[in-house]
Amino acid sequence: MTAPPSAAPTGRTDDSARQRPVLSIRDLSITFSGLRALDGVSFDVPTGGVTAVIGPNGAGKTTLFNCISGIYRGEGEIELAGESLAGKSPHARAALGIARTFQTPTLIEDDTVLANVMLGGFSRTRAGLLPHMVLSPRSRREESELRDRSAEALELMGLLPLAGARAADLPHGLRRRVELARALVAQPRLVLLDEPAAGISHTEALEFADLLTGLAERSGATLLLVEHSVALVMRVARRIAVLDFGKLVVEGEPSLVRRDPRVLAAYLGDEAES
Ligand SMILES: Nc1ncnc2c1ncn2[C@@H]1O[C@H](COP(=O)(O)OP(=O)(O)OP(=O)(O)O)[C@@H](O)[C@H]1O
Repeated sequence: MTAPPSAAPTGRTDDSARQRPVLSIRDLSITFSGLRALDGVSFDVPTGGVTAVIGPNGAGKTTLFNCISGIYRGEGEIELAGESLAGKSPHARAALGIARTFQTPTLIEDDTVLANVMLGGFSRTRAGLLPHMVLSPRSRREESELRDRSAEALELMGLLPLAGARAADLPHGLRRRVELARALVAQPRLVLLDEPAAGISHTEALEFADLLTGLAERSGATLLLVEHSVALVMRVARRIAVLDFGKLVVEGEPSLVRRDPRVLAAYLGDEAES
C-alpha cells in the first residue's frame, strides 16, 4: 500500500525522519470530576512498527487514545511528527494522518466490504463525500483512485476475496480486519488500534498479530495498539508503554517491560512468565 502522502514511503525514509518519533507525548494529564485519568504521562512512539500501550482496566488507555485523536482536550503537549496538535479538532488530526479503530467495529451492515473500506478515504479526497453523489469528472477520478487504494488495503488485510461480501455476513474477527482496512485507506501516518483482539479467539489473535507485523512493514503507517492480550502484545510490539492509575509505570522494549517488577506488580503477574 502507498505510504502516507506527507511521509516518504517505507524503505526510502531519510534518516532524520526515521529517527524522529511519529508521536511525542509530554506531561499529558486529564481529570474527570476529580479523577486523574491521566497524570503527567510522557513517552515517544518511534516511527514505524508497532508500539503497544497496556495496563489494567481503568488505567487510562482509551483516555490516552481520546486525547491523541482530539476527542478529549488534556493538559500537556502532543506532537505528530514534530507538529503540535494543540487546538486541533479530531477532523484536523485525521487530515494530518491519525486514524483510529474502536473497540466495537462500526460497519454499514448492508454495504459490501469494499464500500465500507472506501468510506475511510473520503476524509482525504479533496472534495469529501458529498460531491461523489453528483459524480463530477473530478469526483469520478478520485473515486476510482479511492477504489484502487481500498483494494490495496483489503489485500494487505487478506480480505480481497471478500470485497463483494456483505459486511453483515462476516464473522467478528473479519469485521475487525475490515475496520482496520478502512483506517488504512486514508494513508495515515499513525493508526490507533483500540483492543483489536477483543472478542476473537486466541488462535485468531496470534494470526492477527502476524498480520499487524506485516502491515506495519508494508503500509508505511506506525501502529499504536491498546491491547489486553499480553501474548499478542509481546509478539508484535517493538516498544511497550505500561499505564496504571493514569501514570506511566514504565516504557521500553518488551524484554525489559516483562521483567520490570513494577509491571509484574501492577499488571502482568504470572502472564509475563508464560
Ligand atoms: N468521559 C469520562 N467521564 C468520566 N470519567 C471518565 C471518562 N472517560 C474515562 N473516565 C475514567 O477515566 C479512567 C480511565 O478510563 P479508560 O477508559 O481510559 O481506562 P482503560 O485503561 O481504557 O480501561 P479498559 O481497559 O477497561 O478499557 C476510568 O476511571 C474511567 O471511568
